[in-house]
Amino acid sequence: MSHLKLPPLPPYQKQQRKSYAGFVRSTSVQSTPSPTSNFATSFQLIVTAPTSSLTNTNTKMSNDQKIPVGFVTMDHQVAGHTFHVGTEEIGMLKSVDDGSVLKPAGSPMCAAREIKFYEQLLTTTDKDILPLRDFIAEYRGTQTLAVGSKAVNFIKLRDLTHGISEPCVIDIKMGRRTWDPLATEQKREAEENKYVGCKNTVGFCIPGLQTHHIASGTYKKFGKEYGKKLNQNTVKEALRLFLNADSGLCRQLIMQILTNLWAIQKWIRTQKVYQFYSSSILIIYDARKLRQILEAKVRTPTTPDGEIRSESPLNSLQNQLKPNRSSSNSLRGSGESLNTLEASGSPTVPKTVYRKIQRSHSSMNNYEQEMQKMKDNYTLMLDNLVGVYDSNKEWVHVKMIDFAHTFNNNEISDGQPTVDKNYLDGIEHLVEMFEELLKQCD
Ligand SMILES: Nc1ncnc2c1ncn2[C@@H]1O[C@H](COP(=O)(O)OP(=O)(O)OP(=O)(O)O)[C@@H](O)[C@H]1O
Ligand SMILES: O=P(O)(O)O[C@@H]1[C@@H](O)[C@H](OP(=O)(O)O)[C@@H](OP(=O)(O)O)[C@@H](O)[C@H]1OP(=O)(O)O
Repeated sequence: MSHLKLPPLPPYQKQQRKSYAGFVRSTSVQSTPSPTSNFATSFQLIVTAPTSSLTNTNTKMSNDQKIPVGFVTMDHQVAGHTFHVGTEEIGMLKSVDDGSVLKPAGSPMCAAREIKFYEQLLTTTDKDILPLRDFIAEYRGTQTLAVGSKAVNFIKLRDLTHGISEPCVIDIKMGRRTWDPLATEQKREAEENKYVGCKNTVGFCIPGLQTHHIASGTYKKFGKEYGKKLNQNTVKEALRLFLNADSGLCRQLIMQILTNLWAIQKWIRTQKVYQFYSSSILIIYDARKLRQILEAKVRTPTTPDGEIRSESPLNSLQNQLKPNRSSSNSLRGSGESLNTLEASGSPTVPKTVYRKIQRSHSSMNNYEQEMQKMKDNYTLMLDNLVGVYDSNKEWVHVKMIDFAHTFNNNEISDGQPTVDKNYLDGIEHLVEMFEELLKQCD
C-alpha cells in the first residue's frame, strides 16, 4: 500500500450556477445522502420491450422526490446511482431542453473530487492533460436543484444520448481495482468481491448495458447482476450482444469505437498525472443508424475492400426492378410485395429494396418479422424524408466518465509518478477484444 500523502480535502464548497432551472425551495441542506446508499437490486434482464413502444415514463416519483420542473430521470442510464422511488436515493437527471444530464454530486468527498477534476480540466494548460478534454463528455458546470425537500448539487454534462433515436449504451468500468486510496477496509472488501470473473481476468467489468435488438425489434436492458456473472469469455458475448452482432458485425461501427479507444489507450499509456479508480468508458451508438447500414449492406454487398460485389441475389432482384424515379409498390401474383425507392439523389432517402416476402403458413413468423422490418424501414425512410434523422449526424460516442475516485498522482505518493497501470490493463484488454471483433467483420 503506497504511503498516503493526502492533504485534507478542502471543505466542500458548492460552485453554483447563477441561474437555477426548475425551482429551489430555501431548505436546510441535508449534510450528505446516506453514505451507504442502497442500490436498486437489478435483475439480470431488467427490461425487454418492443422498441416501438418506448417512451420516457421515468417521471413518476414519490412525493418526496418530486423532480424539478424541466428535468426527468435519465431513461438511458445503465449503471450508477439511480432514483429509487420511496428512498433517499437520488440518481441522474436529464434536462428536457438543453441536451444535458445532471449527475448528483454524491458524498462530499467524491463530489469535491469529481468537480475539482472537471474544473481543473477546463483551465489547465498542461499539454499532457489537454488530450483528456476530447475523451470526456463536455462539462457544463454545476447546478443546485430542489429534489423533493432537498437542495441537491449536480454536475452538469453533455447528454451523450441526446439526439440518438435508439441508444445502445454500455458502461465499462475500468481496472481490476475499483476502490480508491481512501476506501475503508469494508469498501475495499466489497469492491474486491464484485465482478471477479471479469475484473481479475480482463481488467474491466460491465455494470450495465442496454441495446435495441435489431433482429427482434426489442429493447433489452441488463444491470449489475448480469455484469457480476460475466467472465473473460462471456464478456465477449456481452459485447456482441451490445453490438447487435447477430444482425451482422458492422465494420463502420467497430472502427468508430476503436478509433476512440485507441486514442484513449495511447494517452493512458503515457499519462502520469492521474490514477483513475472506478472510472468507466461509456460507449453509445444509434441502433437506427446501424439498421440502415446493415440494410444497405444487404442490398449492395461489398467485398472486404469495399468493392460492390458482382451479381448477388439481391442485386439481381434490384436489377429486375429497374426502379423508376419514384417509389413504387407493386403487388404481384403470389403475394410478393416488392417495394423499391430509387435513391433520389438526396442523401437522406435510402435506396430501399424489400426482399421478396414469401407468405406461407410455415414461414408466418418470418413474414411477421419481415413486416416489422418493413415498418421500421418505412419509419426510417420517413424520418429521413422529413429530415428527422440526419444521416450525417454523430451516431457513435465513446467517452470516459465518472471521476469521483480520480486522484492526482501527487496526492498519492511521494515516489516517482507512474502511469495508471490499473486502468491501462483494462483498456489493453478492451481494445484487444474490439480488434478481434473487427477481424470478424465480413
Ligand atoms: N454524459 C452522459 N451522457 C449520458 N449518460 C451518462 C452520462 N454520464 C453518465 N451517464 C449514465 O449514467 C450512468 C452512471 O454514470 P456515473 O458512473 O458517472 O455515475 P455514478 O453514480 O458515479 O456511477 P457508479 O456508482 O458506477 O460510480 C452511466 O452508466 C450512464 O448510463
Ligand atoms: O459498480 P457498482 O456495482 O455499481 O457498485 C457501486 C459503486 O461501488 C458505488 O460506489 P461509487 O463508485 O459510486 O463511489 C457504491 O456507492 P457507495 O460507495 O456510495 O455506496 C454502490 O453502493 C455500489 O453498488 P452496490 O452496492 O450494488 O455494490
